[in-house]
Amino acid sequence: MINFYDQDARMGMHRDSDEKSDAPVVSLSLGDTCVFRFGNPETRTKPYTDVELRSGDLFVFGGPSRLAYHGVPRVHPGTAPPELGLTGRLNITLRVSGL
Ligand SMILES: O=C(O)CCC(=O)C(=O)O
Ligand SMILES: [Fe+2]
Repeated sequence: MINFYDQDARMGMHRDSDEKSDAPVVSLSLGDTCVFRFGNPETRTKPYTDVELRSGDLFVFGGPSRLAYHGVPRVHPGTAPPELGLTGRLNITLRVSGL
């Protein structure tokens, strides 16, 4: 799955729960830095941890955190490495469907 975020884009808190596999979710960030909110499997509210994901960062969640709520409350415009030639943020997420 590939998501593109412009400077105003957000992604609300959700769980990646469509898959029939409990393999970890692997998520690569490219371009603008974002705030990635990583919560808990029970509720879309606190407790959660806000992590800055920068271009090239790989975020992996599995095991007891596989169904944790997560989202992207904010993108920091203009923070992409210039050599990438990318305006905005690209996220590439790999999930085993189990289908
Ligand atoms: O853009 C991100 O870092 C998260 C993407 C995501 O959670 C998803 O595609 O389900
Ligand atoms: Fe997700």
